[in-house]
Amino acid sequence: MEKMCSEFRPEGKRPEPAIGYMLVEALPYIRKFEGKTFVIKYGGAAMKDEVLKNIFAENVTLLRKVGIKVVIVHGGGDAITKTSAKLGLETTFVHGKRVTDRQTIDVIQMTLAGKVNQDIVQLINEDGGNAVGVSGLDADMILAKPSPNSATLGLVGEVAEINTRYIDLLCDAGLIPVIAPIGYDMESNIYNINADDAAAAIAVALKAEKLIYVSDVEGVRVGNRILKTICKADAAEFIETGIITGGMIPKVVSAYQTLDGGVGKVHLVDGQITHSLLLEVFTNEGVGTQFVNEIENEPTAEGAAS
Ligand SMILES: Nc1ncnc2c1ncn2[C@@H]1O[C@H](COP(=O)(O)OP(=O)(O)O)[C@@H](O)[C@H]1O
Ligand SMILES: CC(=O)N[C@@H](CCC(=O)OP(=O)(O)O)C(=O)O
Repeated sequence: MEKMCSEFRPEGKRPEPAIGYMLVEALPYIRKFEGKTFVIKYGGAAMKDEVLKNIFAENVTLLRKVGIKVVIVHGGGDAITKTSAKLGLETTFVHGKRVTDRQTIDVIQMTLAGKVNQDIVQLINEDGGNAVGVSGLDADMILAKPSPNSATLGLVGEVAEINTRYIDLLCDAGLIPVIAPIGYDMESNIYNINADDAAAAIAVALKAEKLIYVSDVEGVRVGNRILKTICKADAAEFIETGIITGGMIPKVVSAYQTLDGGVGKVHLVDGQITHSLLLEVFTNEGVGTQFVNEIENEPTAEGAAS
């Protein structure tokens, strides 16, 4: 034959069976989680680095495509701080929460509910994930009340109520809600809600299977080691003794509120580890730190049994 349009396989090259084994390891998890809801708090480095942002978008799209109802609640504290600085506004944090005045609320609406939210939506949609960007103000999704520490924090809110109807509608239509954590009260005050707190309340209201915090640390650190599992009593002590500080405090506190609210599993994973979200959900070993009320088995020398 002088010229053929068919193609030969490269000689001596065989498909890699390890990839098949890895995919099969995911099967029990796909069966277990199909139709279940995962709330993912998206923050940290995975929100800043272009490569990691794309990987996150691919990961959540894949979770949605295997039938998991994915709800994203995003942070963006750094973006708020940068825009505030450009406008000459000072930033102060108290125990991991931003002191917030009326001008800061405007910045948050512009930055968090605007640019940050829409950038996430666009990336997910480039992968075919069908994301829809909303803020807690849409369809009364997050009703808020002032924080107990409002004398210091100003317009920082806590979640008073989550209206799940709209979130359910989006999820049932196969869409991925991407939620900016602001809320309002009946007196028309808009509140800045820490994204960890909002994610926790949304996970409880949706009776989610899992809440996963994607951040920029490998997990909860004690000294130079990372905990695989952290129990409630130790967490309280670590906060008390300053082992857990800053932005990790709202994460840990809201993790236990979530477990107390009936959500089965709460995890913290490192967005800097490539595909950490998929590794956590679909592999036997998992990554990062899992929050539990009590360690069921005797703790091992390595920390705690999973
Ligand atoms: N014990 C701890 N283990 C891990 N991180 C801690 C601990 N104590 C404080 N942190 C800090 O908490 C930060 C995570 O919180 P934050 O920056 O608010 O993350 P995110 O933006 O993902 O919400 C870490 O980058 C780290 O600096
Ligand atoms: C009250 C409060 O502190 N709200 C946060 C909301 C954004 C957020 O939580 O962003 P990260 O997840 O990136 O920290 C803030 O203003 O920074």
